[in-house]
Amino acid sequence: IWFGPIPRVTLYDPELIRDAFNKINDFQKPNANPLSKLLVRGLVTYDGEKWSKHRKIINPAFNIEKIKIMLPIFFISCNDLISQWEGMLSSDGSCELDVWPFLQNLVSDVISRTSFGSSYEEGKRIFELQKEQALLTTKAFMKAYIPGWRFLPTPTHRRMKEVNQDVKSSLKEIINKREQAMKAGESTENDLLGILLESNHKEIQEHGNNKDVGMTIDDVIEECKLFYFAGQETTAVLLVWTMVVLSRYPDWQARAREEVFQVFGNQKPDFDGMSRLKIVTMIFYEILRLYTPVISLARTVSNSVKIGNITLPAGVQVTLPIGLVHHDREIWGDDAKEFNPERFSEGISKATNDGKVSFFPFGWGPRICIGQNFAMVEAKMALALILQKFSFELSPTYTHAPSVVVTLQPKHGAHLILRKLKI
Ligand code: HEM
Repeated sequence: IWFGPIPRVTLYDPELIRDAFNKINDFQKPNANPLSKLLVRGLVTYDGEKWSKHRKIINPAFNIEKIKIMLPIFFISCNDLISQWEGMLSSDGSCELDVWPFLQNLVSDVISRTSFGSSYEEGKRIFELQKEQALLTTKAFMKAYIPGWRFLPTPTHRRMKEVNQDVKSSLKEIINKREQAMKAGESTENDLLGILLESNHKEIQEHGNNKDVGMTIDDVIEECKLFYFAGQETTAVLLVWTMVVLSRYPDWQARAREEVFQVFGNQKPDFDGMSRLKIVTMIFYEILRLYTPVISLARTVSNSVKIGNITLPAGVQVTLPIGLVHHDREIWGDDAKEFNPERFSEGISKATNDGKVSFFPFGWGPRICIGQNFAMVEAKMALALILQKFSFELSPTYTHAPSVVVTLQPKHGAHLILRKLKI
């Protein structure tokens, strides 16, 4: 609860939104409550200068060539999920289950393996701790605001500090080990941490070993923590809403499956085939429009700026309501609230008629999501494998209740009936 006067502006006009994304780079004032510092800092929370310095160093980790190299890792995690589901089938080849926790686990598995390579088991433990930290932070924030409360050693606050220490020291250990291996001339692994550390060293060397240029170990720790928060729930919710909606629209499920079999047959999905999945891509775009994982973004104006004809003074908080714009009838037409992937059949700019910034599930401009290609390839791998093995429909126990817990999640899970395909 905030009692102070923060001037806020919400922009709905796509032209103004584009202007704002291009001109206001500072994130919502970070760490208004110091408890949130224990949860996550890193790229997504930094203002101007620090952000651009880090973004440059992290960029190579998300280069499409690197994602290509990570494809076998995506396959291992997705294949594990398929095997688990196959193991749950009853004798008639079907099973009823809540797919939501499985998809969350899948994405967390992918992010642990791609972030930490051989230290994946330890990485997974760290990410479990971060999950707990997120719950503790939500619990702490739900309390009415009492000045000074956050400094009291309540059980929640004590546990948050413990978790923070554990996460930091475990990550430090992984990073130190990796740095020593790099110094000893061992080949760095092609995981996000290895690529990030290499890119950091290159940056420091290019500036005559000036340590002020690159990232510190603490910075690297924060970025590793961020990969989990930025990449986990977002991709899991994209997958869960896709499965729910394709259960409701069996014709689209069948079209997607047909395409997957046309491109890959019964074989393991490969990188080149991924870019030929047109129907699957249209479906993902439509899900990202209707069930936007991050429903709104915020920016803080640090220096007075002109957006369209409006002058915004320093200190104003600007809200960019992604979800509302995605559902606007004036932009998307009378069927704005309906599932119609056909609108993306000629790409994103044609779908919005005007090429304006009216579809931006990953944000827009210089701060656009660094992991968007990573997420799309991961989601395609998961959906392709699921469609090759199962058909699915809603269980009678399914209750539709999208609710925002940072991302747009299914409040009561996603209870589906899976049937093994007879091929
Ligand atoms: C469907 C999946 C995803 C969605 C919808 C999504 C959405 C977003 C959005 C809306 C932003 C904020 C952009 C802005 O402030 O303008 C963002 C930033 C970011 N995302 Fe994603 N994201 C997804 C997946 C991922 C994945 C898989 C990763 C990493 C593994 C990732 C890493 C990041 C990072 C590091 C940032 C901060 C970028 C910066 O400030 O420069 N995201 N994402």
